[in-house]
Amino acid sequence: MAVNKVNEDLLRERARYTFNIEELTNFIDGGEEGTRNRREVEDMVIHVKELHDEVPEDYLSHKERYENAVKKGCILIDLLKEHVLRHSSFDAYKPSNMYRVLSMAKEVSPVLLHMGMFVPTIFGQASAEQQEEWLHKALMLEIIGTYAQTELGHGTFLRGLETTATYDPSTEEFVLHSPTLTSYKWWPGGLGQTANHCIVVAQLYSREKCYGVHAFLVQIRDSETHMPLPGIKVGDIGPKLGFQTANNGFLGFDHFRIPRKNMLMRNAQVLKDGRYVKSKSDKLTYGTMMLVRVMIVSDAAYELSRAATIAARYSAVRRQSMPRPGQPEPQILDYVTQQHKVFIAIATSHALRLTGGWLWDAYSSLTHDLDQGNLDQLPELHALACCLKAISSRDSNSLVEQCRMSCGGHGYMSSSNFPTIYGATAATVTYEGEYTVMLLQTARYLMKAWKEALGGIVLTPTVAYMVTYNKAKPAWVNTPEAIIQGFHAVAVGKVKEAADGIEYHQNSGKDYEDAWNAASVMLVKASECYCRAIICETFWKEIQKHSRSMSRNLAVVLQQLSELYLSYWVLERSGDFFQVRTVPLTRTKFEFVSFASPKCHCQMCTGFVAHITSVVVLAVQVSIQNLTLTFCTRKRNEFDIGSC
Ligand SMILES: CCCCCCCC/C=C\CCC/C=C/C(=O)SCCNC(=O)CCNC(=O)[C@H](O)C(C)(C)COP(=O)(O)OP(=O)(O)OC[C@H]1O[C@@H](n2cnc3c(N)ncnc32)[C@H](O)[C@@H]1OP(=O)(O)O
Ligand SMILES: Cc1cc2nc3c(=O)[nH]c(=O)nc-3n(C[C@H](O)[C@H](O)[C@H](O)COP(=O)(O)OP(=O)(O)OC[C@H]3O[C@@H](n4cnc5c(N)ncnc54)[C@H](O)[C@@H]3O)c2cc1C
Repeated sequence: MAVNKVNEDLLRERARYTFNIEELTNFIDGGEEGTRNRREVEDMVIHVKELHDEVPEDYLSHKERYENAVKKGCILIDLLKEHVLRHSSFDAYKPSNMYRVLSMAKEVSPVLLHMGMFVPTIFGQASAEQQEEWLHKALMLEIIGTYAQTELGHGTFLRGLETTATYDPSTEEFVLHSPTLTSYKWWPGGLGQTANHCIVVAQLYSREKCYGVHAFLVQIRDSETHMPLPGIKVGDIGPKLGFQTANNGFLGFDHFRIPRKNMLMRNAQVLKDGRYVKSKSDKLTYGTMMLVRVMIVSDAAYELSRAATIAARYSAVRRQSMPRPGQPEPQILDYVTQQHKVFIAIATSHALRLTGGWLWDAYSSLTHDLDQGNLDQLPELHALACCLKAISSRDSNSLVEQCRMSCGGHGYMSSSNFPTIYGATAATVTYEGEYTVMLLQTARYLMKAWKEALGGIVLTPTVAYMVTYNKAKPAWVNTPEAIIQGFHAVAVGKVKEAADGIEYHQNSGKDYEDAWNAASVMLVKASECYCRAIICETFWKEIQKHSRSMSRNLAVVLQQLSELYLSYWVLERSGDFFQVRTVPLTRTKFEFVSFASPKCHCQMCTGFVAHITSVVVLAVQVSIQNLTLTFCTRKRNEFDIGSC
C-alpha cells in the first residue's frame, strides 16, 4: 500500500522554523501536562477505526449522517469517561477539553448540548439535593439532555418567552404548557431524536402571579422506549446551513405535569404551598448562557486555528503562476497577498485563545464570588462575555472564510474541511446570543460606565481608562503600548459619541428608548471598539507575561504575531484613528473628535483636525505598514509553518 509521502515543500518549510515546536505546542496547550493529556486522548481516538468514514458524510442521507454522528458521539464519550476515570486531573468540563474531544469527530455531536449546556446548567442552577439526584446520571449519560430556551417566536427577548410553568399546590406539580405555536421550543440541539430530558426555560406562575423566566428539568421521552411522553410534541426542525448532525428540534407541551422538585432551585424556589422565594438576583437564571459565551471565545479560537493550519499548509505546497519566465512556479506562500490573508488568521487564533483563557479565569473568579453571595463583578463579566463572544465568533467565522478563499478551488471541497468549520463558526455568531444583541448588551454597561467616568467615580478594571482619557490625553509614541492606548482613546471616543448621540436625540424630543434606538449603530460601534481594545491589550500583555518564561526565539515570533495583530487592526480601523485628534505637534496627544457628534462641526475645527490628523496618521500608517510588510517579508524567509 502506498505510504503517504509528506510533500517536500512542506518538509522544507518545517525544517526552517526558528524555535522549538514542542515549546510552542506546550504554550498552546497551557503547559506540558495539557499537551500530554491532549495527546493521550487523541491517541485513544485516532486508532478507533469506527471514527473514520468509509463514505464522505456528504454522500450519506440525513438519517445515516445522524446515526453516524450518534455512533461517533458514543465512542468519544466512552473514551472521555474512561480517561476521566483514569486521570482525576483531566477536567472534562474545562471548555477546551470537553469541546475538543467531541470535535474530534468531523460531525457536530448530537450530544453537544448535553455536554455543553445541560450538564453545566445542573452544575450552576440545581440545588445540592437536585445535583445529588441528577448530576451523576447526566455525567454518565444515563439521561441525555438539552437546553430548551429559544422558542419559534423568541430567541433574544427572554422576558417574552411564552411557555408557561404554572404551580398546582394541590398536587405539588408544575403544569408546563405551550399556549401558542410561537411558544413551541425551537432550535435546542439534540431535541430532534436524541435527548430524553431537557432544561426548559419558562414563565413561572404561582398563585396567579408571574415571576418571570425560570429553569426546569423535564423528562420528555420514555427512558425505555425513547418515545415522547404523553403531552409532549417533539421532532427535528429540518436542514440548516451547517450543524446538520446537531439534531436541532422543536418541543411543545400540552398541560404537561412535572413534580415541584423539578424546578431548578439553587437560586429561587417555590415552596409546597406555592410561596415564591426570590433569588439574590434574577440574572442568575442567565448563568448558563454566560458560561457558554465564555467557552465560545476559546472554541472560536480553536476552530480558527484549524482553518489557519489548513491554509498555511496549503500555501506551502501549492505552486502557481510564473512571475519570472522560465523560473519554477513559486509557492503561493511567497505572495505577500497570501501572507496577508493567512498570517492574520494565525495571529488571531493566538489572540482569541489567550483572551479566552483570560476570560475563563475571570469567569472562574466570578463563580467563586457568586458562591460567596458576592455579585459585584456580575455586570462587568456579563458585558465582557457578550462582546467577546460576539467579536471572537464573528472574527473567527470571517477569517475561516478568508482561509478558505486563500486555498482557491480546493478550499471549496468538502474534503478541505472548510465547509464544516465554516458551518460551525457561522452558527456561533448567532446562537448563545445574536451578534448585535450581545454588543448592545455591552453598550448598556458602557453607557453606565461613561456616566460614572464623567462623575469621576472609580470604574471597574476594563473601563477604568475612561476616567483618565476623559481628563488627560495620552502621548503618542509608535510602540505597541501606545497603539493599545490609541485603541483605548478610540473606544472612549466612540462611547462618548454614542452617549452624546443619545443625549442629542433626547434633546430633540425623543424618549430614552427611541433615543437609544436612534443611536444604536453608534452603540454597537462603541462596543466593538471597547472589545477590540480588550483583545489587543490582553494579547499583548499575555505574550509579554509568557515571554519571560519561554525561549527567546519563540518569544520573538509570538511578539511579532501580536505586533502584526495590533498593526492589522489599526489599519482596519484607520478611520477611527483618523478621528483621534492631536494638539501640539511637539508632543502629539490623543483627543477624540467625533464627526458624528452634534458639536464641533465648525469649518475651522474640522479643517484643523483633518490637516493635523492626516500628518500624524500618515506617519502612523507608514510605520505600521512598514511593520506589517516587514513582518510578512522577513517572516516569510524564516516564518515557521512548522507548527502548522
Ligand atoms: C465554533 C465554536 C463552538 C463553540 C462550542 C462551545 C460549547 C457549545 C455548547 C453548546 C452549543 C450552544 C448551542 C446554542 C444554545 C443557545 O443558543 S441557548 C439560547 C441562547 N439565548 C440567548 O443567548 C438569548 C440572548 N438574549 C439575551 O440574553 C437577552 O437579550 C438579555 C441579554 C437577557 C436581555 O434581554 P432583556 O431585554 O429582557 O433584558 P435587559 O433589560 O436588556 O437586561 C436585563 C438586565 O439583565 C442583565 N443581564 C442580561 N443577561 C445577563 C446575563 N447572562 N448575566 C448577567 N446579567 C445579565 C442585563 O445586563 C440587564 O441588567 P441592567 O438592567 O442592570 O442593565
Ligand atoms: C445552530 C443553532 C443552534 C442553536 N441551539 C440552541 C439551543 O440548543 N437551545 C436554545 O435555546 N436555542 C438555540 N439556538 C437559538 C439561538 O439562541 C437564537 O437563534 C438566538 O438567540 C437569536 O435569537 P433569534 O433566532 O430569535 O433571532 P432574533 O433575536 O429574532 O434576531 C433577528 C434580528 O433581530 C435583531 N434584534 C433582535 N433583538 C434586537 C434588539 N433588542 N435590538 C436590536 N436588534 C435586535 C438581531 O440583531 C437580528 O439581526 C440555536 C441557534 C442556532 C442558529
